[in-house]
Formats: sequence, structure tokens, C-alpha cells
Amino acid sequence: MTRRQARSRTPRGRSRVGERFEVEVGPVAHGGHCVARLPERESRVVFVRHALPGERVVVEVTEGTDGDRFWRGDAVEVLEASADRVEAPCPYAGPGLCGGCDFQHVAVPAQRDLKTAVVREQLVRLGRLDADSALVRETQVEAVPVPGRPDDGLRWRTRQRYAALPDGMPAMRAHRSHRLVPVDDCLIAADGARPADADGLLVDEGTSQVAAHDVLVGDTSHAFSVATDGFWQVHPEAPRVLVSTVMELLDPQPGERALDLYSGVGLFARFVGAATGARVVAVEADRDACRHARANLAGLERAAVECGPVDRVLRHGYDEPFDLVVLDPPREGAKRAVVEQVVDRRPRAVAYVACDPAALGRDVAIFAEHGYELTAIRAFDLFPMTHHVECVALLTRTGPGQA
Ligand SMILES: C[S@@+](CC[C@H](N)C(=O)[O-])C[C@H]1O[C@@H](n2cnc3c(N)ncnc32)[C@H](O)[C@@H]1O
Repeated sequence: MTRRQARSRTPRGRSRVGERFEVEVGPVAHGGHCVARLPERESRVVFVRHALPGERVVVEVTEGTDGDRFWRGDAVEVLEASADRVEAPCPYAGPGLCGGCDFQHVAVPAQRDLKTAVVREQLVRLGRLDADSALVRETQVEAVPVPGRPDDGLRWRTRQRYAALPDGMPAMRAHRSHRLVPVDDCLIAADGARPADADGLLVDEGTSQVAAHDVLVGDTSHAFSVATDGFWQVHPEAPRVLVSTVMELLDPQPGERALDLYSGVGLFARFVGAATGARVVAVEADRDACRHARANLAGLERAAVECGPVDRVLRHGYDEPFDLVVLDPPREGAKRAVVEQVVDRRPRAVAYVACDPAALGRDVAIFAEHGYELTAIRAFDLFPMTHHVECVALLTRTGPGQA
């Protein structure tokens, strides 16, 4: 079995890959693994996949040399199992197999508890919030059931990419590796996103170039067009849940001006702009998404779509006050330059939609320097069986800040 060593760096010292150690598994950490400390002689931290806190397991090192501060490994034998451990429903989940899911071996409610622990930890460690604050203690990752399905964490992914083996059979990649693992049916893929439904090569996005989605929030419904290979939330309930949470937290009022940053095809701008009836500017870097956003926002008289990187667009324009901001950046977060441009517009509230709680934590700390406090947060299990989690945070202007 070939495994890729930690990305693009020269190995420092003798490789320890393949060695096995008996360990007691510690807490979950961000990234789909738990922390364990190797026995005294090694005195080293190892991030263990396929384990659960409190278990005793045999861990096999998958990445690590004598010179590394920490190693990675897989639990290849469970000596004392957690009560939360279940048989993985997917036959392709497990050490050395498909790398798509992290938590197939964990009961679905317990997966949410692991993610809750991670979200809270990031808010405290990176967001510098008080671990004892009600906001942190009450943050809990919420289930988002797929209509008509049991709460089993399966068949939710409406878009799924498969790789193709030389014989044309569908495959997925192993964890942190380019190695392909044949997967004839991914159990988290929704019925319409299975290889059998794919057209031609095994990239299942349906057959047309443009997909249409209706999003119903309360009694308001809007239709969205999106390129089949463009960004659209993959959980079928995500657009509704995220829009309704953003609307509830922001509470947009008639006449309030809004920015929708990293807008995609204008999902949030459409709902916010309809509620305010005022100026709404969507900023998005992808040209195709901008084209769709213009069509999707055509019914809003005072909407504009600006195509370009958020940082650059805000550095060179829209130098005016906005009351509301929706911020939905990619995984790396908004980062300092964008956060500072946002606070310069003095919005009363920012709804931050985050697919990485670590990036959210870092950005929350920057907002705090500028007098914006995290006043509410919801977290949703929109990616069952994986370590991923989606948060919606409300940042409210409460002080002058240091700037
Ligand atoms: C998480 S998606 C959110 C899209 C949209 N808010 C939605 O929910 O459908 C992030 C979006 O940011 C866009 N993007 C990534 N980097 C960007 C940048 N530097 N400036 C503007 N848009 C960017 C991507 O093309 C993608 O559409």
C-alpha cells in the first residue's frame, strides 16, 4: 500500500510508518481524528483516525519520522471500544480505505457531539472566547434531517465526484493520498448522485449545464440557476437552513443596505434584498457564478453584482456604509484584510457562514479587535459521517474596537 507522506516537505529522520503502538485515545481534534500520546519512550502526539475518545486501540503510524513533532496514524485494532462505536455502514470506510468519511464508525448523534466539542474548542482557542460563557457552553451541533429519510447520516450528498479507475469503474481517494479505492456506491451520495445515475464519465452533476433550485424559506420561495459544476450547497436542506438562520440572526429591516460577500449565485442576497427592498451588493470571484447571480437577482431593482475577489473589490470601491453583511468565505476564511474592510463599512451586524470552525475562530478574534462581538452562533450537521460542520455566527457592533 502506498501512502503519501506529509505534503511537499523533506522527511526529517527515519520513517516510522507502519510501526504499531498501543494507546489510550484522548479528545477529538479538528480534522476528523483524536489525539493520543504515545507511550513514554516516544513521548509524542499522534493524531489517530478511526478511533473515539476514551478507547484503547492499536495505532499504526501512517505518517511520521523521528524528526516530526507529531505523527498521524490509524486505529487498526480496538482493544476497548467506546459505547459510541458502531459498525461502519459503508464497506469502504476504515484504515487504508476510502478517505471521504471520518466518522462512519461513530453513532450519528455522537458524531454531532464530537463536532460540538471541536466547534467550542476553536471558539475558545482561536476565537478567544471564554470557555465558561453561555455562548460557548450552549453551542451544540444540530441535526438537519433529509426529508423522508431516517437520521442515519446517509444519502444526503446531492453532488458527488467520483474518480475513474483505468477500467472505467468508479473510485474515491484514500485519506491524504492519490491512491484510488474502488467504490461502486458511496453511501452518503443522494440517490440522484450515484454512479449509476451519472452521465458518461463518473462526475455526477446530472446531465445539463445549468441546474435550477427552488429555495423555500417560511412562505417566501425564490428560484436560483447555477452551473452544474458551480458552487451550490450539497446537503439538500442546506440552502433553506442557512438562509433562514441568516435571516433570523440578521433580522433585516426595510431600507437597510446589505453586502453579500462570497455570494455564489446570490442565495443570501436574494432573500436579504427582498426583505429590505434596498441596495444589496453581491461580490463573487467566479465569472459563471456572477452571471447566474445577475439572473437570480434580476427581480431586485437595487441589486448589483460585482465580479472579483472580495479583498480587491472592497479595497477599490463600495466605500460607503452598509447596515448588514453576509460573509460566506471558502474554507480558509475571510482573513484580516477582508474583515478590516468589512468593519470599515460600520455594519450593525454581520452574519458569518463558516464551513471551517478554525477559520471562523481566527476571524472572530479579528472582529473583536474592531469592536464586533460574537453574539449568537448556530452549528449544523450538514455533512454527516465527515468531520465537517457548518456554522452561522452573528457578529454585532458593540464597541469602538482598537482600530
Ligand atoms: C462557500 S461558497 C458560498 C457561496 C454562496 N454564499 C452560497 O451559499 O451559495 C464561497 C464562494 O466564494 C467564492 N470565492 C472564493 N474566493 C473568493 C474571493 N477571494 N473573492 C470572491 N469570491 C470568492 C467561491 O467562488 C464560492 O462561490
